[in-house]
Amino acid sequence: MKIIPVTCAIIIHQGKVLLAQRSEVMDLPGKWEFPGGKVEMGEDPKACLIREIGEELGIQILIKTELTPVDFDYPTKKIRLIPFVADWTGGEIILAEHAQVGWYDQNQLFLLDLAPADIPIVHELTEKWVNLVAPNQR
Ligand SMILES: Nc1nc2c([nH]c(=O)n2[C@@H]2O[C@H](COP(=O)(O)OP(=O)(O)OP(=O)(O)O)[C@@H](O)[C@H]2O)c(=O)[nH]1
Repeated sequence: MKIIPVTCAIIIHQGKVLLAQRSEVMDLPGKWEFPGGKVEMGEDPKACLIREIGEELGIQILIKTELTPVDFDYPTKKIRLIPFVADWTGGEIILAEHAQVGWYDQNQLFLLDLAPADIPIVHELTEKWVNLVAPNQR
């Protein structure tokens, strides 16, 4: 089965990260994820993510760094989830697809019912929290 590349954004603001809950009209309804989406043919992954965040949340982001991609086999598809850490640089959040979003700190992330492909990313994020998120608290 072909691997579908999917980008996702770990958006940091005031020492917290944004997670989004997938709605009933999406795959994996009710699961929490980092917003993003599938990379189109020939598209640069960072350009994909900026486009998806604009479409899904209506905001602008500045991509800072990439975390480790995760390959995950769902029953009907294989994805490669490519995470980027980003700052929120403009716009107000208006949800186009998700049920809700929230800002979470380190010890709240694992209380969420995460999409399974996101679990290794949340582990890496919490390990690197002091370097990645804490400097953005001011
Ligand atoms: N965006 C995103 N998708 C994720 C994450 N984790 C995860 O397993 N996925 C899965 O990766 C796939 C990405 O699909 P998507 O629905 O976000 O992509 P898209 O906006 O391009 O959607 P479409 O073309 O199906 O309308 C889905 O199967 C989704 O369940 C995540 O953190 N963010």
